[in-house]
Amino acid sequence: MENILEVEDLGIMIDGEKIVKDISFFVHDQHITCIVGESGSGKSITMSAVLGLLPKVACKTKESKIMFHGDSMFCIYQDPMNSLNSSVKVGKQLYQMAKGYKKMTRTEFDQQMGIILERIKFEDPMRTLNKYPFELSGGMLQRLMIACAILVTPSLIIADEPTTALDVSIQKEIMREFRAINREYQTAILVVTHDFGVVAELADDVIVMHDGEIVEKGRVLDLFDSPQEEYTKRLLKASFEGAENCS
Ligand SMILES: Nc1ncnc2c1ncn2[C@@H]1O[C@H](COP(=O)(O)OP(=O)(O)OP(=O)(O)O)[C@@H](O)[C@H]1O
Repeated sequence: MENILEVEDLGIMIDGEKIVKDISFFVHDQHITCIVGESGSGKSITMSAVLGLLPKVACKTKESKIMFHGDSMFCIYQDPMNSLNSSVKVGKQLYQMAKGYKKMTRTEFDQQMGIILERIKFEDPMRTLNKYPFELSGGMLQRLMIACAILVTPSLIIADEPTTALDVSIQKEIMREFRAINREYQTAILVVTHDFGVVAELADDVIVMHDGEIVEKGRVLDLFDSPQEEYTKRLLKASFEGAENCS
């Protein structure tokens, strides 16, 4: 099994403080890997480093190594509304995005997106592409981003809390679509989440982060069956006890 992404001794400094503490992990090609941890554990800033988009206040240590072995990465953010321009129609923005990956005319884009959107059950794809972001729900925008990911078929999709802002039924739909992309195109997907429910639904492999460090990593079934670290045991217990109490 090849690794599509290898991160070695990644250290991230903010204001003289090491926020991410020399972590190493890899993402298997064709697998869905989840990075899970509580708020502030350093998941998002780790992803920013992988994407080469660290905020100005942060810098990597010189020992940090990030090796990407694919052709392209496509990022899906938690809140697509904030990553899109509210005064430009979504079709135009997604076309600009897709053009960065694949040479195509707007007509070709519309045709291909039309097919994908129909497949993922959009009733009127062209009408949707003709709308402004604020005219669509968070779930619709997230599914449009997923459709765009299907269109550009990157080697790696990075999704930072892709379902957090959404209703439970839409969350399930989004997770189904991620799984379908992974199965159909063997695209590797790296998902950042605080939610062990998402990990249970999606992940082949899991990396648990706490306070800028990796506490535990491995195959998801092994980790759920026999977590080795107290921190992981606690998180798992809290997540699934909470879920049982809700049902
Ligand atoms: N732009 C920034 N400026 C200052 N500190 C930051 C910045 N981004 C992240 N941090 C700090 O880095 C640490 C890790 O943040 P990060 O957003 O990566 O955590 P997280 O695990 O993704 O949590 P969350 O789910 O709440 O986003 C936090 O202590 C945070 O305050």
